Amino acid sequence: MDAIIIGFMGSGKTTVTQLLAEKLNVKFMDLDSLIVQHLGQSISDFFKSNSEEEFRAVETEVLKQSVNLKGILATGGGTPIYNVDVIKNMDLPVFLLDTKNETIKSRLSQDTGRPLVNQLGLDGIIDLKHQRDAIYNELSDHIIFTDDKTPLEVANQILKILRR
Ligand SMILES: Nc1ncnc2c1ncn2[C@@H]1O[C@H](COP(=O)(O)OP(=O)(O)O)[C@@H](O)[C@H]1O
Ligand SMILES: O=C(O)C1=C[C@@H](OP(=O)(O)O)[C@@H](O)[C@H](O)C1
Ligand SMILES: [Mg+2]
Repeated sequence: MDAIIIGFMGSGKTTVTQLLAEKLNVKFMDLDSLIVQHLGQSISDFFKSNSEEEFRAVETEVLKQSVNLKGILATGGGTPIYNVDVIKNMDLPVFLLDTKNETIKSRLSQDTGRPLVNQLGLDGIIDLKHQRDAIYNELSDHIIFTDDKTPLEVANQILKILRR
């Protein structure tokens, strides 16, 4: 793999990583999509009949399987929290997409596909972000603030760093 993109839900990992992979002409990988393929069902449906703990076990399994694949990987928002050592051992540049609370809320306000947003509500997920921020920062080599940028601008900023 060439790089790994982390950050909270709504920071733009999936959107930006897809653009970045196109620009680099490498494979785009989204851990959530790999999990959906592995499970044969959506993450929302999986959460309906399974616990978050079971989801995290699948997430770790699929993450470990993806280590040797080529391309750029967008993680899920919780992936780094439960896989600190796996990500450190990947020995790849880690880009953190950081986003203000209000931007996250507005980007996710229409969302129905993220079970934790449904369970915790928009204020609840901001508390969750605060709990996670220290680990995101610990793992990241580069932090990109996304609030006032388009996905393309975020991708270009990462591209510049990768080409340095
Ligand atoms: N830089 C950005 N500016 C405006 N909207 C964005 C930006 N990045 C992502 N979005 C929008 O926010 C939502 C969540 O983006 P997504 O890529 O799914 O985030 P993540 O994978 O980090 O949860 C989508 O509707 C997406 O179009
Ligand atoms: O933050 C989280 O714990 C999660 C984030 C989601 O990915 P996105 O960050 O791409 O929304 C997905 O992995 C799952 O719903 C759990
Ligand atoms: Mg995503």
